[in-house]
Amino acid sequence: MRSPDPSPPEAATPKVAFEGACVTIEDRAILLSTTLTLAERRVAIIGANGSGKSTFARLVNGLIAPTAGRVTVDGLDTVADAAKVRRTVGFVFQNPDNQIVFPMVSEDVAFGLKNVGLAKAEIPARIAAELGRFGIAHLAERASHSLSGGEKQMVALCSVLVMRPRLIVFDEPTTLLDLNNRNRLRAAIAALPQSAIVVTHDLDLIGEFDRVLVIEDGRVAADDAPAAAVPWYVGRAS
Ligand SMILES: Nc1ncnc2c1ncn2[C@@H]1O[C@H](COP(=O)(O)OP(=O)(O)OP(=O)(O)O)[C@@H](O)[C@H]1O
Repeated sequence: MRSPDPSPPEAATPKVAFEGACVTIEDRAILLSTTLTLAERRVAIIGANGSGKSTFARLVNGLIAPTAGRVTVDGLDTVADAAKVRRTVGFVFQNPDNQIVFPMVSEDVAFGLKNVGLAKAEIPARIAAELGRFGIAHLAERASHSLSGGEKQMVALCSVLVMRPRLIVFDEPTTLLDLNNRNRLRAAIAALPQSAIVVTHDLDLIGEFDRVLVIEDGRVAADDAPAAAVPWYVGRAS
């Protein structure tokens, strides 16, 4: 059986292209026509509640489809080539309860691996390595429902990382976490060899990022380095 391709630390950042992508729901424009290319290792999406950040993020791996225009990842259409795109782009939800579906942690982390045809014998080692990397190997045989919020968030992240996507989209990953777990997750994101697009209200998380998009009323209102985009956003909000 063929193993999924490993993602070496230097794996190239996939190129995400929005080509006139819009999302309109019930006659309301949620995301206005957006054309841009993302190819940086760390991209942040910030903006007010309801501005359209999650909608933007969900377009990247085809969780939602544009109602006009298209989004591609390395040239693959997120709708027509959805399965291939999801091999390249993992998605970590804000609330891990939306992501963790199996009663046992190890089953949850194993799920995707079984689907991509990793040899059964290789799965436990892959899971142990991934959980070990985040210091949570001891949770492998725990019931998922018994985990704390922070533990669940780390397990949800491991379930995505174990698939070795080249790009990970995080939707407000630190919102539900206490200070300790927030710091752990910040460190985990900073250390990831993969590329990341992070939707967040946590402006401290993104100071070292390569690029920040500020979404305002369904459009990209600013697109710059953190040193310029963050003060611009803070100025708009105050
Ligand atoms: N399926 C849907 N049906 C109707 N309205 C929707 C749907 N999905 C999103 N919206 C609306 O689109 C707008 C943008 O939502 P989105 O979740 O993208 O915002 P956000 O910037 O991520 O917000 P937050 O910071 O509060 O999470 C909101 O007003 C939301 O209510």
